[in-house]
Amino acid sequence: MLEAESTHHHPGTSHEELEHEREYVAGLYARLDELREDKVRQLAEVRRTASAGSHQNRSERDAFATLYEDRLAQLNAVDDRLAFGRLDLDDGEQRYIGRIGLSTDDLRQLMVDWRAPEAGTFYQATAFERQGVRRRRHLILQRREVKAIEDDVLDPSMLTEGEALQGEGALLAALNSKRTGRMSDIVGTIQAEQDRIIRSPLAGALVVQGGPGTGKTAVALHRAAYLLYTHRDRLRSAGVLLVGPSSSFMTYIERVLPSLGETGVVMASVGRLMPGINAIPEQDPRVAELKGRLSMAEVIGRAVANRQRVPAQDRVLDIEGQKLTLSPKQVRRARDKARATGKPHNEARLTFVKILLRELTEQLTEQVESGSLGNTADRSYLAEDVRSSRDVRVALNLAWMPMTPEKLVRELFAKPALLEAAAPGLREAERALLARDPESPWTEADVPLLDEAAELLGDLDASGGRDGAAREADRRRDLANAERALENMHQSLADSGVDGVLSADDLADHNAVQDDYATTAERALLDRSWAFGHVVVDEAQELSAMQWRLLLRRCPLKSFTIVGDIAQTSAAAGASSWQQALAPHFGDRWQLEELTVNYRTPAQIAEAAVRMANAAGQVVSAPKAVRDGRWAPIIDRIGGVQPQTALVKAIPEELAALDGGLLAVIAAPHRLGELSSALRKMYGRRVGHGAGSLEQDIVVLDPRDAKGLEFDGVVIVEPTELLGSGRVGDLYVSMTRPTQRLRLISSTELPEGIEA
Ligand SMILES: Nc1ncnc2c1ncn2[C@@H]1O[C@H](COP(=O)(O)OP(=O)(O)OP(=O)(O)O)[C@@H](O)[C@H]1O
Repeated sequence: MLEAESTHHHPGTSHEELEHEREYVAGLYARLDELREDKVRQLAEVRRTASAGSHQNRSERDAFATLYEDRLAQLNAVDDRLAFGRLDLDDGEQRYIGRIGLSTDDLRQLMVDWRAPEAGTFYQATAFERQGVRRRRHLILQRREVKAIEDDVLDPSMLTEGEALQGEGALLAALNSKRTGRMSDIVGTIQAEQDRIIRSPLAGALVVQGGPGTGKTAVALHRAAYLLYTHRDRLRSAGVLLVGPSSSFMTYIERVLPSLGETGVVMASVGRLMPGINAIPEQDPRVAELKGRLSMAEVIGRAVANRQRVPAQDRVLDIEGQKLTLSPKQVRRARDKARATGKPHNEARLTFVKILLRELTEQLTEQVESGSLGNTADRSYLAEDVRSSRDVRVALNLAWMPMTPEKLVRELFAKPALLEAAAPGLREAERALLARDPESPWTEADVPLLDEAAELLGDLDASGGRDGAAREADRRRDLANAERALENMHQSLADSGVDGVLSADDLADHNAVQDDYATTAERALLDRSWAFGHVVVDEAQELSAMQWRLLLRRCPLKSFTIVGDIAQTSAAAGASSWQQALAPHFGDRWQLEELTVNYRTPAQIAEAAVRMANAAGQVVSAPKAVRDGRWAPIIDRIGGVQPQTALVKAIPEELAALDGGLLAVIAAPHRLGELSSALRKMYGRRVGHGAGSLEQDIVVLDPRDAKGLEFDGVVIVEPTELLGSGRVGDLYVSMTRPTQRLRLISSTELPEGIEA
């Protein structure tokens, strides 16, 4: 569908021009292949070098190997549609824009990285504000081949009304193409309002509000790539964290960043933000709401403090036959001193234990000395006797038990008395909701509670601090090696044509990573105390106050890009306004940007969704749809017919209309089983069920899993069931997923507004 036809709209883009671009792009690929061969050769060479020698030699070699591997992976990842634009400037320069920068051996620039400042005008120049650009040319590639070109001639005489779309043909071709179940990049057709957000400054918190299909996810991803490129020094070692709502969503977007030549972004769903925990969604919205409240931080704080207990009575301890008394007053004094250190529970425990062991040893010494009339011979053993006494150990543990976050939170919800003591502010019915079996799996709502507990408990292992110091020493050693390695570096590496200069820091990172894990990303995810340089949050309206609290801990600099749509909130603990969600964490230090154009959903369908929301009393941002679709929403009123029967009957028509596109069936969770088994009888393995089955062409899922995704066609079964109490989020989300067709199958009266 991407024939050279789109060039016909534009005079001057003749066949010769197309040929010219084909030749130029072939040259770019030749250069890419050459660089790739270089890297393969260098890698082989480095690997051949004997591993004999000092640690320094080895780590130099490993550093280069990892570096070459990364570069090679990058060169491979940008192969598809390598170039996508050309700028013709007033001074006659022609500048090609692509996924990475490329130059010849003698440093003549062949192509500019899309993130470089010199590429900015490709996205920003308009006929009103030409910014030195005479012509913007979109190169439309399929794999390696130029299929079409499309020109925007920025000549004031060609001005039309209003803000025009840039590269309309290229844009519409992208928007009309069939969905694959995986998101793709939009780097060739980023629109001006999106580009402004992608390129905004790093510092501070930026909130991007936009209705469905306005490209928020796309913008979030391209922004992450842009920031890493532009603020390389600051972000390379700290990394950028990208947070999304679910693991199926992460799968949906995972290929975008590599295709932009970027591998330094750590991606995690909200269930994976605590190392070692892979949480499932919280099923009961009431529980999610409760656990999401900011006051849960105090509950966890009290739960930890309650594990530092003063006994009600004196306790008699047996030490090798000698009886000692531990009084509540002694325990209280030791506890207060330990608390006064300000250290987390497990670390302050060392102080507590040390004080009481010393006091008990003194007591024992006095007792022994007064009893045995000055026999001091075995006094040196007394301290050891106290320390190894079982009674002493039990008494100290009862008063101040070492704790893991998992144990603390598990017991808090499994033992009603603990919860009551920690959460006096909760009503009994609320505490009953929180109660659960100690065996039950962790949920997404538990993750911030575990994180809070981890923060207050500190390292269980007393060597925790030493580990940190050892890591720091390792890093210093790696850095020193890397500096030496750079000095020895042969010229060919200085730059073999790919932009980007190495620093000792880069090398040290590669070095460190080589020692432990595969990538900086994985390393960061395994370390709860890792401070990211920037955090990008998608579907941010879903986050609870406690989830925000966790994320702020991951980025003490408070450098955030926050994208979402308040109207699509469906989480019970989610936000009803940005102000309300962000004030506790950012005060009023955040800036709001809006996206106003809907690129996904055709006008007729988008309007129906907005009318439905408005009729239900919810104000939503109603972005302007760029396309009219071929189809208005289709409505099947089925009366008494079973929904699965009606669905099976409707599917052939949908599949025919979509002609090989991706079809989603969205319904309330309790319906999914019967719907997918009915469909399987007809379509067998073409039917995927729920999250993570986006490779099939018919996918059955609930609104929660559909969030953030898109499909060519969507069938909603029993839409009224998706209208929650007061919130339209689920139905609104579902209605705005299609790129072509929407069909509603309903046995009841439809929600108001859907029909014009
Ligand atoms: N400038 C663009 N060029 C090409 N395609 C675009 C552009 N902007 C957005 N799109 C496409 O529009 C669709 C919607 O984008 P995206 O999923 O990022 O929207 P969203 O705002 O996150 O939507 P939602 O809130 O509904 O999940 C995607 O297919 C995306 O590729």
